[in-house]
Amino acid sequence: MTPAARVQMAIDLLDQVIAAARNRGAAADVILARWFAERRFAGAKDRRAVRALVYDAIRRCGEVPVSGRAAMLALAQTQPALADLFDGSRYGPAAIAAGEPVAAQGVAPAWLEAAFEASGLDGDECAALLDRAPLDLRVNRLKATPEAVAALFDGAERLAFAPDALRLPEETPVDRTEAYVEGAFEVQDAGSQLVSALAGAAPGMTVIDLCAGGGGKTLALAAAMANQGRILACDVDRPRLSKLMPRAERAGVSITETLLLNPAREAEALADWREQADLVVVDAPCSGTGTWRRNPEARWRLTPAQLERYVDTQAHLLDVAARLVRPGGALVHIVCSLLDAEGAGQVERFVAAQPGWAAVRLDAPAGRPRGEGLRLTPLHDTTDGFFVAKLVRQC
Ligand SMILES: C[S@@+](CC[C@H](N)C(=O)[O-])C[C@H]1O[C@@H](n2cnc3c(N)ncnc32)[C@H](O)[C@@H]1O
Repeated sequence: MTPAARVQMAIDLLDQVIAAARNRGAAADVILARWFAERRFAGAKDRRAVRALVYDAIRRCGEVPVSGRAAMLALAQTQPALADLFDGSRYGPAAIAAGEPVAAQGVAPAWLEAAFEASGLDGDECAALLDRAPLDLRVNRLKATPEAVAALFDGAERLAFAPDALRLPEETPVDRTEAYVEGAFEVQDAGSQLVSALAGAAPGMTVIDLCAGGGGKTLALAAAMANQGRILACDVDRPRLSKLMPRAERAGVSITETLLLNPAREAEALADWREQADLVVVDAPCSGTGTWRRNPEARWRLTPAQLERYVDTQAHLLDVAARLVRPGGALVHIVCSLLDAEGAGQVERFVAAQPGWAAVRLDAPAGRPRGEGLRLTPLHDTTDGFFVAKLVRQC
């Protein structure tokens, strides 16, 4: 493909991404994967170049652009060589016409920028939410050591704040290695590893992972427990939860069982677990503002009403979780969001409403205190954005 044809392909893809953002359709990475599967003529180099153009244009536009072309023109404003490719050549984009729409550049929709500011994030912190995410692995201590896994990959770096983490050069093909198939490591952001470690799971504990999804944190908790004790992994999403047990098997984790929950009837399904857990982890459904590095178009999808629904669900799940904790046990609230409404504010509400609970100070090698918890940000910590707080039931 010519460079100009790549630009036109990126514009066509952006049109689909924009339509999906408006209609709650597929995520950008799914749209791209489908698109390339149907267009085998695009070689690996073309795909990489088109993907980079699409994501750079998405990152450039804070509000949903009117069209893919308007988004690409916004990117071209910062890259003269890209503007030159609007040359009207065969398969390339038409020449730029005077006065045609160009998407506004920005970090996020205005209402979200205001919410970040109110949550104590300055412009540099917000801009870093759109950086490219590094590739992090969590070495599975049940099967391997960081030294042994690091020796498998050129350029693997250890991270001081996450002892089981390795940071690899972008696009290292990790999942085709024998070590991956044998469960020596998982792909997991170092921030996600750190918040899992801060939960304080230890061998012999009874742990409930209330929002386990596909088990990313469940497996980290199991490794911290040296595969001793018991973990009940719950979720309301059957397809996600069904991935957990095969992953656990690959990782050599045998202490996990799963429970599919019915939304709003979680307490009923968990009646036998009331006051049984040493630790309940609520890795709650959230707006995901801390993970925009991976899916920057998510900021075009979020609405104030959706954010409110997340906040309500989180409050509900914290109340469900509290009933599962034994006296002296702990509840850990995690969100991959940097909005106070989902993090510090949520914990403040919980502590005010639940007598007998107190937040404990988290001594962590990264992050900064926020309210009663700790916050990790891409700018400060080079991780995805997270809020984590640990609450202890005193009586
Ligand atoms: C942030 S994700 C969890 C990610 C997972 N813990 C991991 O580390 O890979 C939040 C999860 O909460 C689940 N969820 C949403 N509503 C729920 C509910 N009412 N009860 C339990 N889980 C719920 C979602 O299906 C989603 O898998």
